[in-house]
Amino acid sequence: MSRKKTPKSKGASAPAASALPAANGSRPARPGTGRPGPQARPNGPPQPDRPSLGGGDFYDVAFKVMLVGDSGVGKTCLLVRFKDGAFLAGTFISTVGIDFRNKVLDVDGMKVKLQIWDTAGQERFRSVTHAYYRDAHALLLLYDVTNKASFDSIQAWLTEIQEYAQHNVVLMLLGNKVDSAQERVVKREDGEKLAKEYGLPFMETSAKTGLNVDLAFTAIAKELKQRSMKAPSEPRFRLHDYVKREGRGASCCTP
Ligand SMILES: Nc1nc2c(ncn2[C@@H]2O[C@H](COP(=O)(O)OP(=O)(O)OP(=O)(O)O)[C@@H](O)[C@H]2O)c(=O)[nH]1
Ligand SMILES: [Mg+2]
Repeated sequence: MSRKKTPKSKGASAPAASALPAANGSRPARPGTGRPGPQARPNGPPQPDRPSLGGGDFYDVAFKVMLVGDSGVGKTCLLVRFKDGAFLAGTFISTVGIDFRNKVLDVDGMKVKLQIWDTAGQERFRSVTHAYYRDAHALLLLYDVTNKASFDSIQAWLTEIQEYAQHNVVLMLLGNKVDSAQERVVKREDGEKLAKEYGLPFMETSAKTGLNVDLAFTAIAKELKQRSMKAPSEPRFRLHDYVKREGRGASCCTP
C-alpha cells in the first residue's frame, strides 16, 4: 500500500485532496472567521480520507474524530494528553469554536492518521460544531465524573449526535477526571449502565494521569481501520470487547 504524508498540525494546512478544512491546528478558530466547514456528502457514510502528499509523517489512511461533551469535562486536556503526553493544569481556558490536532498511529502495521477535532462545549458555539458532525468518522463523548450535570447532559448530547452525525459513526462514552477520587459524584457503575442502555463502549479516563487515554484513541483507530478495509484478512476487531479487556480501573495502577 502506498504511503501518504500528513502535514504537521501546527502551522500547516490540511491536505488539499481531503475533505478537511484548511486550518491551522494549533489555534482555536472563532466562528465566522471564514474557516470553511466540512464538505457535505450527499449520500452514504463518510469515507476515510486519502489526501495528497504534503510535508510531515507518512500514513496510509486518515479519519476524523470529534471530541464532544459539556464545557469543562476535559476534552482539550484529553487531546493534549494524547498528542503531547502532557497535562494542561492551572487556569481553565475554554475552547472557542473548534480546533484540531493530527496524530498518526501504527495500528497493526498500518499508519492511521487521526485528525482530532476539539469542539467547544459551551452552548453558544453549538451551531459551529453542528456543521462538523457530518464528516466525523468517530465521536468521543465525554462527561466529568466530578460533575453530575455533565453526566446528565449525555442524553441531550446523544440526541444531538443522532440528529447531526452519520448514523454509523463510531461512538464511545468516556467518564473523565477519575484521578479526582475525592470529588467523584458519578459512580463507575452509573457510567457503565448508561453506556449499556445505549449500546456504547465505555471507559473511565484521566487526562491528568493519562489513564486509558491512549487506549481510547487506539480503540477508535482500530475500529475505523477495520471498517475501512474491504476484505479484512485479520479477525474482526470488536470495539466493545477490546475496551472492556484493555481498560484499566481508576484505582488500578499508575498508567
Ligand atoms: N483532575 C483533573 N482535571 C482535569 C482533567 N481533565 C481536565 N481537567 C481540568 O478541567 C478543566 C477543563 O478542562 P478542558 O480540557 O479545558 O475542558 P474542555 O472540555 O475542553 O472545556 P471547553 O473547551 O469549554 O469545552 C481544566 O482546568 C483542566 O485542568 C482530568 O483528567 N483530571
Ligand atoms: Mg476545550
